[in-house]
Amino acid sequence: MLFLARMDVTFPETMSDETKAGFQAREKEYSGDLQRRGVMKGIWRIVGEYANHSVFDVDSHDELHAILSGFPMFPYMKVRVTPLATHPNAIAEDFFTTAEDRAAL
Ligand SMILES: O=C(O)C[C@H]1C=CC(=O)O1
Repeated sequence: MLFLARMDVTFPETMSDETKAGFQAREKEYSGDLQRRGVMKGIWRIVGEYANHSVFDVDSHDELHAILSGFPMFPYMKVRVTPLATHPNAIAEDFFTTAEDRAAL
């Protein structure tokens, strides 16, 4: 099951740069692991915002919730999820990176 997630990040104004950097480093590790395993099919920065669009391939809503709530920055994120179905006019089976490409990352 494919889902599009939009994640908006808002850190408290009082949070130090060092603490933010720690969150960002842990986030990168968590996100990279999901991408290498093919659970997270891709992530894109939304231009001009501290937000992203990501695509997840999971077996259930519960799995997606566990993944999203496991992001280190989850307490500082607003997440909106859109379920994706196959479009009848789609001509490409999968425009995302292959498992081979991901394994090399
Ligand atoms: O920088 C972001 O968009 C926040 C964050 C959420 C997932 C991820 O890999 O980074």
